[in-house]
Amino acid sequence: MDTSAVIETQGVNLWYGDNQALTNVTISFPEKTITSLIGPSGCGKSTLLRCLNRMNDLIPSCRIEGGISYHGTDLYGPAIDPVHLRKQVGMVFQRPNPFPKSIYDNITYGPRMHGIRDRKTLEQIVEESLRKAALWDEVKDRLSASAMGLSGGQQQRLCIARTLAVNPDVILMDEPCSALDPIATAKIESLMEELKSQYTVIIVTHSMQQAARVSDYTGFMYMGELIETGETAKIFENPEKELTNNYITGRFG
Ligand SMILES: Nc1ncnc2c1ncn2[C@@H]1O[C@H](COP(=O)(O)OP(=O)(O)OP(=O)(O)O)[C@@H](O)[C@H]1O
Repeated sequence: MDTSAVIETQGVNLWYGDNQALTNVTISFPEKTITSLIGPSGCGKSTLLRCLNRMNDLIPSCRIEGGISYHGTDLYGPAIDPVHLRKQVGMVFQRPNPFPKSIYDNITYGPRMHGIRDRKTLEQIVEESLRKAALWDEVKDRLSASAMGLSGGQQQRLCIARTLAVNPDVILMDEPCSALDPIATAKIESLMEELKSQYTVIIVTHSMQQAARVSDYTGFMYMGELIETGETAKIFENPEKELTNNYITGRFG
């Protein structure tokens, strides 16, 4: 077992009905690092990501075998409550999806669900989360305005702030920049860099440039298998497998 790993998978196989989407995936995600999952469309990146906070539990046809541990505890075992797990292993999606409510309510929704009612504490959480998500200065004077009035990039940072508000230790990001322009993308990327001092970040991205820019480790997936994983510089400069080399040099994808 890798002791620095927050989450580890061991020989994970996953099916949607009869269709196998993951085959024998073994990977570990070291604490306070950024890992990117890359690979061609349909190779299973999002499926793997969703295994890590049991989002796939919500898909009835989905069946999973193999081991996944979270801080050494079986993530699919009786000791784990999936609702509590999703607070600790938060998720940010491809399209910013704020609630049609105020900026303030978007941030306080999670903490309230988990029983925090004290106004002062909630205000503190709002400011802290927005600061960590590099959004505070842009919105501090309009916390009661609708989140829907923010730009796409601001909405995505709000969604990150909403994830941070419930005090996670892992943040999963499923193509978080694919709906954003280059400036908003650059902001999210520099935010990720800051987040990794406190959180373990795992990101699915279609952009190899993004993976190379932001991540410490990269996993390359192909047709449901993890072909190769390792330090990002090694994967991009000196991969061990020919398939990885063909992908990163643009020979397919
Ligand atoms: N909810 C689902 N029900 C049935 N099959 C699914 C479901 N989600 C994904 N799949 C299938 O599982 C396989 C892997 O899909 P997945 O979305 O994980 O790939 P991906 O690498 O994230 O793709 P993309 O880069 O296009 O988002 C695909 O064959 C896909 O059709």
